[in-house]
Amino acid sequence: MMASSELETSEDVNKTIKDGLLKGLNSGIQRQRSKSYLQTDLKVKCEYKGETRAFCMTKPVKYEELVKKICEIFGKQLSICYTLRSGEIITPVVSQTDLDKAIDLFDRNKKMKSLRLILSSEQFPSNNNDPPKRYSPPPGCLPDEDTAKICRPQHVTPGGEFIPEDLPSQQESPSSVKSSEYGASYKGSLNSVRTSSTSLMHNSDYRVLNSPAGTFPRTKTNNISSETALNSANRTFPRSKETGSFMPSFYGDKSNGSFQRNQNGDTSSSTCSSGSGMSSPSFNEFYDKLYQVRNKMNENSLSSPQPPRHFKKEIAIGEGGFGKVFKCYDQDTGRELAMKEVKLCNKNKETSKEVKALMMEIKLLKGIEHQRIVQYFGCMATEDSLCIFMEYMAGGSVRKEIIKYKGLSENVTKRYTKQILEGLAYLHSFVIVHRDIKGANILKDPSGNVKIADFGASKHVQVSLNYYLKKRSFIDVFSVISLFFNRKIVLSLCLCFLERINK
Ligand SMILES: Nc1ncnc2c1ncn2[C@@H]1O[C@H](COP(=O)(O)OP(=O)(O)OP(=O)(O)O)[C@@H](O)[C@H]1O
Repeated sequence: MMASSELETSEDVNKTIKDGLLKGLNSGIQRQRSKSYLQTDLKVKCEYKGETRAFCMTKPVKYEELVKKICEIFGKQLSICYTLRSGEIITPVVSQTDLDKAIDLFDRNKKMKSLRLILSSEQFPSNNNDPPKRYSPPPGCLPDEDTAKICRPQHVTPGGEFIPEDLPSQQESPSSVKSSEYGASYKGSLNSVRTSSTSLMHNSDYRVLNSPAGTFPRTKTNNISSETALNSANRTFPRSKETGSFMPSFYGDKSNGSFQRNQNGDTSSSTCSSGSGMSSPSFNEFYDKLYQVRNKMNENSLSSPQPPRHFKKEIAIGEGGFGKVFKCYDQDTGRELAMKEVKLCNKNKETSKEVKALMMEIKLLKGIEHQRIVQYFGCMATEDSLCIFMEYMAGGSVRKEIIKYKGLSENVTKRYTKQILEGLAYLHSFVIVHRDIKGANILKDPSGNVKIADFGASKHVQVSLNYYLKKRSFIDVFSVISLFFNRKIVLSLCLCFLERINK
């Protein structure tokens, strides 16, 4: 009797728990569904000059009402842009049609809880057929001020609801919203909007790394982009997916930096650590440095060695994931070079753009000159391939050496490690993260000194940041962080020499 009542009780309890769980689950599902189909209230978040306000509007939302509401809150008429939470501007909203499209995009993006609008005092063309001009400066020029866009100070002012910067637990993948359905995406075109709302931050004392909110780096990355990045990370050159990001959309011109090259070819800057230290520069300092190094690289590349005009291709000296490396002979100067030939399989318009961007990037990398870095001489595009010229390293790769001699002695390992670290420190002083340190990319000269090669995988961190801002790739974010903390590089180096131990 006793046992039976106990059983009843525990069954009841189980049933109650089960019902409760089911109820909770159902209401959760319904809440999720209700967002796109049933919800009549639309939560709107507006950002203007670093202030974020939220309010609710009843669907269907009228464009005039939205404009009026914004005017009431911010005290003046402002231009409106629909944006993702990642900060990517999707489209300007200048009419009822635009607003409907924005709301439709928002409704489809299950992860967004509110319609995010960026406001600006600048006027957009009101005609949809006349969108703002695309902003697509060539690679090689410098970032403009809107690069500070991820730093957002917050102010509490009357009117609207103060929204603290939320830590993105989930992030809207740009791919989850098909902006292309509505024609061009204006993501790069409205820099001014961002600039106006962020130039303030650029000048402010806001320090990202010191911020308790920790807005940088502040995200868990979305799976799709990190997966893509990880896959592409297996190969080092060229990365067709990422190459687009060699085209920085926020570059502008900036003043000369204070870099000085010493006799060894090293650079030093008063603003940031050279990468060999563990100090963490603030975000603003970091960007200042980027402007400086980009400028410096531009300058250096003008005086650096040129690619050969007449050359003879000789034997293949190696093969990587993207093509063969040949020894070649410069018939004008008599020097020997290495030439990496990357086959371009389908040369469509997109590929050509990427190739051009890569060529620009390599041209810029010519400006990197150091005794521990394999020198780039430039590149040349042919009908079906891209030829990259670089210093010929007669000793081959450390990987080959390890295989051939079944390991390295401790002394040699120490010397190589020291030399690689010198090279890395130099790269870091140019805010470049190599990202693919391995035996095959450490090349030897005939006297047994090593140099770091293959910058196909490396990129300027500013490009990485651009990528971070647009796609939040795991790899790139990691690269940026590693520049602050110098961990990944050291890890790669350790792994590189683990090869030695394994042999
Ligand atoms: N400048 C050079 N001088 C001499 N040999 C070189 C030079 N560059 C590359 N090699 C040789 O060619 C091989 C292939 O180089 P490559 O950069 O194409 O491929 P990888 O780095 O091994 O692979 P991946 O680029 O796919 O990561 C190297 O391992 C090295 O032996």
